[in-house]
Amino acid sequence: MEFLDKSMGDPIQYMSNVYGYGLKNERPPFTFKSDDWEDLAKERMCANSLGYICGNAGTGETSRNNRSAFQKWSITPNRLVKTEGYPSIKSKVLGQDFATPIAVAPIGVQRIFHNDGEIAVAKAAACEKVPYIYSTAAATSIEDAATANGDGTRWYQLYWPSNEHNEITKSLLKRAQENGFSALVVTLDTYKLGWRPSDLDNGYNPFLHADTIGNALGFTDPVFRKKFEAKHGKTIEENMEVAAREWTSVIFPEFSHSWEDLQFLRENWNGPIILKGIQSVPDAKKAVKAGIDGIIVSNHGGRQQDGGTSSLDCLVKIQKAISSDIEILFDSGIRCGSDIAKALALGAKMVLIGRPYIYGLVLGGQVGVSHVLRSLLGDLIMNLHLAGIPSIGKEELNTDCLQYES
Ligand SMILES: Cc1cc2nc3c(=O)[nH]c(=O)nc-3n(C[C@H](O)[C@H](O)[C@H](O)COP(=O)(O)O)c2cc1C
Ligand SMILES: O=C(O)C(=O)c1ccccc1
Repeated sequence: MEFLDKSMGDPIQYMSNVYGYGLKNERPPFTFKSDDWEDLAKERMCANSLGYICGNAGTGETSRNNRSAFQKWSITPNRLVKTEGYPSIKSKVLGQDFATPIAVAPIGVQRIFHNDGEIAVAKAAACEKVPYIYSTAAATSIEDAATANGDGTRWYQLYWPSNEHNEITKSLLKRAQENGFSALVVTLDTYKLGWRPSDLDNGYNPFLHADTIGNALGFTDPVFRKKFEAKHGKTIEENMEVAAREWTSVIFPEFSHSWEDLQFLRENWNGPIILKGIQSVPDAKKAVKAGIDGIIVSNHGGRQQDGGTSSLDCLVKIQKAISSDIEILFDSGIRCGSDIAKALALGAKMVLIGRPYIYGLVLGGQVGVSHVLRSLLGDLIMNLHLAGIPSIGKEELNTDCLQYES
């Protein structure tokens, strides 16, 4: 689509082009209404993939809280603010400059949503100048995802094998480093997948299926392969079902690590370490004490634990308690541009986009992901512009821009 290519990485140009090409009846791949993406994508998915993406823990209370928290905050516009143009959404995180304040959240098994899976997402993220976070549960090898991401910024998300598998962890970290992943994101809330009624009803766990779609990283790992062959006298390809079960038990070992174990990651990772899944002030303080570079305030989109607080409410508390001691990122519940603005105003340096880009993937592969990212950013920029907020810098976008009503 010509007009899409012409505005790569530039949401405002995208908007102008959409109106221009509209005169010739050329339209983008699907709607700009972010509220409609989920329903449109639902119509295209098989029951298993649908249950998987929409799945939440238990009754879905945490997930609902994630969304309703945004509605308690509203943005107050300033008038007659002289501006030089559209607001700047450039951000600086972990000492690196970024064109935007969003990243693509790590999401596993992307090939259950579209054949191009991780390749499409890695390419779209690079085109839109958004950091790409590759999941340990990916359906594509880390080498292929890195190639697709080209000179984009990429981070590696670790599902952390138990200590008895430290040699495998080392191998994963080495591969990530060799393939240009500059930061390590360690997910702490998912040492076991949550109690998810939608997947339980479908009897569906993507790892255990014959095509073993979530095991690409493990099945291409030289250390895991060698261990497997030594134990079974067969290659992984000769014994896929057993290999799938074993790899799953390596990356989801059931039991959590301890704060002391972080030292091992520090010794084996040359670069920033970010802890994903922090929800409390004491844990945020422990992360600071452990010398961690950043935290992602996240509850995994409400997929892991039911009956929990909204991630946004946790952000407010954590930001107040530790402010500048550590870099704070955020996810869980971001669905539109004003949500991004609110999370940034409440102290996040960067927010991760989760399910919405998967809806884009379902609806249009790489182009669909680009459309979603660009729409969210365009919506963010116009919201800031019309609220008289000239940039996302702390001096201009902060709690003074918001009102709270419980
Ligand atoms: C289908 C799906 C798969 C996910 N896989 C991973 C994963 O492999 N690693 C991880 O750290 N988080 C994973 N997440 C959580 C996201 O990174 C992110 O925290 C969450 O999607 C944010 O919530 P939201 O999508 O409701 O905004 C997954 C989320 C979904 C919806
Ligand atoms: O479903 C998830 O939330 C998740 O984190 C995950 C874990 C393993 C494979 C795919 C997704």
